[in-house]
Amino acid sequence: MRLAILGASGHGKVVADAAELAGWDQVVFFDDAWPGLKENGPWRVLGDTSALLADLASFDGVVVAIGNNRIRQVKQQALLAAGAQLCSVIHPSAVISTHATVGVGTAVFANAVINACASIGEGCIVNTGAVVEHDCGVGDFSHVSPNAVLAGGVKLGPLVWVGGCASVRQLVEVGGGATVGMGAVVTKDVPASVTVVGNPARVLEPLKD
Ligand SMILES: CC(=O)SCCNC(=O)CCNC(=O)[C@H](O)C(C)(C)COP(=O)(O)OP(=O)(O)OC[C@H]1O[C@@H](n2cnc3c(N)ncnc32)[C@H](O)[C@@H]1OP(=O)(O)O
Repeated sequence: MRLAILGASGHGKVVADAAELAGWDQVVFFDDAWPGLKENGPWRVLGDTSALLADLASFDGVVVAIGNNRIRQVKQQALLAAGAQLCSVIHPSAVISTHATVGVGTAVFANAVINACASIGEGCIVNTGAVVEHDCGVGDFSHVSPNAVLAGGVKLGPLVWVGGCASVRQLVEVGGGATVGMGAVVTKDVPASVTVVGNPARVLEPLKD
């Protein structure tokens, strides 16, 4: 079983590692930094995005491993339009309720927990040790960073980034494209496209000229 990963980054290494542990026996990368970049740790980089698009038929699965939510979305949608066999990568130690759903192209890393009736969208990252509690909804192309906790019934819009070790109170809604800073404690709904930090989390105002 051959897996192609688009995005030869540090995040890509963790996707590759999880994929091997999950049973993929051949894992290779593609990245637009090729031919300058030919290796990503122990894994080979075979070409750029166009090389992958030209060779889709020789892979049993393809996944995008790019941390930036918007770029991951653009690349995944381009691969889908080209007929790629998109797949998810789930680390064997992740605990996912049989009553939860995980969308295509999503990566779930070691010790993550996704509890009953949670719904994870397409192209998401549920990073190492993250907890997505019961009845949560995680929008497409969102990222729940290491050790972040979404309490029961939290809803994230699309393209949300929840930083490492952040916590979100039960039933809170985070608007699309918002960022929750590392360590934030989110107690109220967060509007779309803003960044919040701190405990309790407040909007980080953009710098004025
Ligand atoms: C495996 C992995 O590595 S997964 C990735 C995990 N990484 C993360 O979770 C990082 C999440 N990102 C953050 O927390 C970032 O700091 C952000 C997005 C909140 C802000 O980034 P930027 O917009 O670049 O803001 P910047 O770094 O300029 O900081 C602006 C101000 O906010 C403060 N600030 C930044 N982040 C935080 C935070 N998480 N909590 C509290 N204050 C913060 C800064 O100290 C600074 O304050 P000052 O103006 O008084 O000096």
